[in-house]
Amino acid sequence: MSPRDTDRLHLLEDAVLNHSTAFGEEERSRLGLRGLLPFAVETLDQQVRRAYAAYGDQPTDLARHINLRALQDNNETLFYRLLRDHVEEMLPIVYTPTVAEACRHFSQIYRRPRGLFVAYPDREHLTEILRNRPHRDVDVIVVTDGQRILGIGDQGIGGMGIPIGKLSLYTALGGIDPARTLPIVLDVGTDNADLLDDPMYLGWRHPRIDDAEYHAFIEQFVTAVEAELPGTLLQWEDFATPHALPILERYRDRLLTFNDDIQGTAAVAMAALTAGCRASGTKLTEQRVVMLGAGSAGVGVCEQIVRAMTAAGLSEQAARERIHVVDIRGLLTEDRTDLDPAQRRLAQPADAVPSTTAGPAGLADVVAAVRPTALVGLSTATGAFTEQIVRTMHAHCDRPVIMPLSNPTSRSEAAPQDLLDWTDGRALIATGSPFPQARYGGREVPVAQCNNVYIFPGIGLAVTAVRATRVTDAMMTAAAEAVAESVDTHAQVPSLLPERAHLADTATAVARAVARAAVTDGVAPHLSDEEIDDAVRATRWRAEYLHHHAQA
Ligand SMILES: O=C([O-])CC(=O)C(=O)O
Ligand SMILES: [Mg+2]
Repeated sequence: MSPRDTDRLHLLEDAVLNHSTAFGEEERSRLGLRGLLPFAVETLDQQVRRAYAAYGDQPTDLARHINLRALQDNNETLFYRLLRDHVEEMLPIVYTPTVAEACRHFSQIYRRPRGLFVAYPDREHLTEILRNRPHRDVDVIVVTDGQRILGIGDQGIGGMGIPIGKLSLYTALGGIDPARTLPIVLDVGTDNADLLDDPMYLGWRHPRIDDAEYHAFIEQFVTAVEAELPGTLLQWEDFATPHALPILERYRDRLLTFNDDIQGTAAVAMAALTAGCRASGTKLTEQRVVMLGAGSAGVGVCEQIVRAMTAAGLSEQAARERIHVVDIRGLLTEDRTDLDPAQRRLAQPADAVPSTTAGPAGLADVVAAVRPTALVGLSTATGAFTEQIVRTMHAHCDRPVIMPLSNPTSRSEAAPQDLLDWTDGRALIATGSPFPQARYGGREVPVAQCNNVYIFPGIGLAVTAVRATRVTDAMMTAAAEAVAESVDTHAQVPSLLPERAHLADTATAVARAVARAAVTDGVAPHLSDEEIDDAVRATRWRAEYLHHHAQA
């Protein structure tokens, strides 16, 4: 083919450039596309209707996911317009929970390349791989190593579904130009026996590397990103806890980076708790919080609450006294020898709560003694918030905030309907996973779904708009406050998070607040509030066809 042929076919093959049936007569003639498309010329709206009908014909959620992914790989403008017009319906298909199925079946449903596969055996070629990226300029990278995908564990390179899905939301909700996003999977092997035995598995068929080898590879990767894509936001997603925390600590002061599962989840839980305080007319500094679960997410939420309480005037010690963490063995106490340093910071004195059993005090003991106003679960312990525990809590607190945040639905610490029934409809509830509509006293009660999707699109928009160089704690706290402020707590039956239909507006509110915090923290150039709002507005990419100027 001549270079000219490559160019013109490129327009139909490149999902960023392709307008497919919306190429008009003049364009078809000028760009050499006449006869390559059916005769009819459609508007974007007509294309959306056609695509929506095809989507509606799919028999299962996974088939709907595959259908949308194919559209994304063919015509990104159309994909994002369709997503914008049907955001509530399609979010669970593009992203959680259906994306879990897509990760599980990644090798079977693999169609076209997207993003970068960075395999350990290719470690001598990291720079070359990064230079092979499909688009030169990148605002946001989402990277996973596939080890702890959602609640479904090690998926090897199937984890690539997550960076692709999250970046789709960076664009759909946060307005990041899709041509400036880059999903990456670090293929460091897999310990998933089913994948290792599956002849169709497309990743490196090898047990996971770990320890020094693993961390050296991460360092090599980060160094290559710094050299090739300086200033790009690097978001870590779905790493196993023993890797996630050290990676975040090592790199957070060195480049523009954050961990969504630790910091994003913490910020959205903080937002829901803040909205809960407003709804119950109490102060954050008066709350007594019990957390079930001491993994990276649970620890991250507690540290976020400590920061918010100290920002509201408590001493750090007073804040820590208000937060009790319980794990599978019981209350985290200073005399326990099985705690890592992050968990140790959240431990209470050995005699803080009397135990009614042989071991450390359990959740029921802690709830009875502490009389919490907020109960949060990140434990994957199905049903751990029992009727007795919830009734004990409600006996001392008229409007308890109860957040069973474990994913997926089958791992939730309690079902919203039960929580309402056990608290005379008074519980203020946020869950991690979707649940059927809850009712009390003949009314539908909104149940917030506490997902980091309320946070990360706005973070990406903020740091891109004002060219921030770090993601600081104050920026995450600002994100949480902005989300809480977007909640209508004066509604007759208050929800703890904004409506999902308004996620794009929430992302804008988050972006403005986060960008202001970045300027205040000195990690972005000085801009006035008005300049920040202008930058956020101007950065937002829109799903519209731009005129092609290329000559045939
Ligand atoms: O993706 C989601 O829905 C929330 C999340 O980050 C996770 O569970 O790892
Ligand atoms: Mg995640």
